[in-house]
Amino acid sequence: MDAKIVPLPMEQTAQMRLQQVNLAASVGAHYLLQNISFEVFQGDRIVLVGPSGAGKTSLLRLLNRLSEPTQGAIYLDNQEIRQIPVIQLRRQIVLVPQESKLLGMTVEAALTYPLTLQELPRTTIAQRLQYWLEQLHIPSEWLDRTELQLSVGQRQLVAIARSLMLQPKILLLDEPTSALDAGRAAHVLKVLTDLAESGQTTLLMVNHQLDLAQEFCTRVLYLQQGQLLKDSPSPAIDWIDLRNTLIQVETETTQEWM
Ligand SMILES: Nc1ncnc2c1ncn2[C@@H]1O[C@H](COP(=O)(O)OP(=O)(O)OP(=O)(O)O)[C@@H](O)[C@H]1O
Repeated sequence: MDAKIVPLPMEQTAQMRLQQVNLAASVGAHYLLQNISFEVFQGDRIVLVGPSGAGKTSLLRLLNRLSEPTQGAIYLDNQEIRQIPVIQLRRQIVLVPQESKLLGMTVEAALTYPLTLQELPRTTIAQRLQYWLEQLHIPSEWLDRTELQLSVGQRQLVAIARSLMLQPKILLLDEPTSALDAGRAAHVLKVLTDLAESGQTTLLMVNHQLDLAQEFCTRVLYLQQGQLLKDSPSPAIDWIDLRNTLIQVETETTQEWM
């Protein structure tokens, strides 16, 4: 009988790659990020954790070129991101910042405007709007409101919806559930997980809520004082140890700040 041929596992190529990235502070002679190297693969659900001031937001901002590395390089699909026109890059890599602004628009305008700029057909825009309102349980009564008529948590949900309307290849989320109640936060993370599992979007999220992070992620990056100290698959993480480390480092940092 012929021996069964077992195919070798396909080596997955990285969707995004950071190579020895440094970021100098705009004030002072120190570095906010030092020698950061890691790869991101399609469908990853990465949680970026670390004490306040560790450089998590600074790192996310590098990935869609809101700032530029001082040294090192970042690649998207093997192309250095500096070679990709910024508008094109930011359609593929979308950042939901800690505090999103609707820029004086109504919720409906804020959600649809980026797609209007892309000149997508009106029916496509309307379908996507309907889809994400339903997925995120956003009531249609919010559509006519401006940000002044929304709570912080409601604004956060609209910002997430706006990013999803763009169907990004990679979604960067900076503490996206910090102002949401526990039920809504869990629901949003479930929606995001389903999206990543379907292979449509890769997720990189900063989240201080470790219980939610643990449920959500496939991988953990731990940053401290601008250095990447850990890059591990989620099952390899000792979450109790991670929680204790964070508490200890945050206590020490708070004492340094005082
Ligand atoms: N442009 C800048 N120039 C100088 N220092 C900066 C600049 N931007 C941020 N910082 C400092 O860089 C460090 C990292 O900030 P960053 O916002 O990236 O941290 P973080 O890990 O996201 O913190 P948090 O969890 O509190 O949001 C902080 O000490 C911050 O004060």
